[in-house]
Amino acid sequence: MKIALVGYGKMGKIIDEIAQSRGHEVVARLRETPTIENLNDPDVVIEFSNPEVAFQNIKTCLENKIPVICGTTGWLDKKPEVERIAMENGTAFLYGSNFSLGVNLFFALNENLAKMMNKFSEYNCQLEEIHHIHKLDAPSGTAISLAEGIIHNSNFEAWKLDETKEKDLGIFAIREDEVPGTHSVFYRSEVDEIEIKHTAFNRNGFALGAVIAAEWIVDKKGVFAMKDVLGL
Ligand SMILES: NC(=O)C1=CN([C@@H]2O[C@H](COP(=O)(O)OP(=O)(O)OC[C@H]3O[C@@H](n4cnc5c(N)ncnc54)[C@H](OP(=O)(O)O)[C@@H]3O)[C@@H](O)[C@H]2O)C=CC1
Ligand SMILES: O=C(O)C1=N[C@H](C(=O)O)C[C@H](O)C1
Repeated sequence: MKIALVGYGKMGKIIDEIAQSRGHEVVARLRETPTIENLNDPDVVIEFSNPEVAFQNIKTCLENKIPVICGTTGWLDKKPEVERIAMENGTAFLYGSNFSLGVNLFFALNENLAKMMNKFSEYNCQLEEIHHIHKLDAPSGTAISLAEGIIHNSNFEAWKLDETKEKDLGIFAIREDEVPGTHSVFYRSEVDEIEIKHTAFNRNGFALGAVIAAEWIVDKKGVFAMKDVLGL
């Protein structure tokens, strides 16, 4: 499979190594806006850039009928538009706030726990995420996915950064050294606390998941999520 990497920073470089180790050809490594010329005729694009440029990058690829796997976080207000463009152009799009297998299992665990805890008003819930100091967006995309899983299964109506207030579920975002990504969900009562936590030791799990998603999507049309790839 021919893969174009749009965004070639911390993630792009690891994805490059993993893609090649799985027998794929990396035909473009871009740190600039993609064009039909510099993409170099890929079967699929893997996009890990930054929140400012992701929408335009994805749009260009989809309008040229190239399937896109996107891991960039912090641009999600435009996701419905991207999904429309993918459908109109008869191609495929998959966004994952987190491509690691462990976090996708954690998402399922979180939803099940939220359903159960919603029956017990003794417990209040909040989320915490810890990332490296270079991260541009807060809260993390993963924390937003976790919050959506809780909101869908509880009486919370929305999430709020750095504060839990009435019907708003608090997400506390901490920036520390070079931490690759830690997410915790806490249920706290007056007498005890339940915590579920995922700790990424490095970025390899994110990168491998993105390559597996690219292998999965290449002959498909439509809008997908990582749970489709993993059969969750
Ligand atoms: N979904 C997931 O599993 C994960 C998602 N992420 C997310 O992925 C994104 C990238 O993370 P990371 O690799 O750590 O970030 P980096 O800052 O290390 O890399 C970003 C890259 O994008 C490049 N870039 C800048 N402008 C453009 C443009 N217009 N088009 C294409 N590329 C451009 C930068 O180039 P230059 O250096 O020259 O500016 C750089 O190579 C972030 O949003 C992060 O939150 C991260 C890890 C896992
Ligand atoms: O920016 C990062 O590094 C990460 N971003 C993703 C997010 O925002 O959730 C995934 C992972 O936590 C690392």
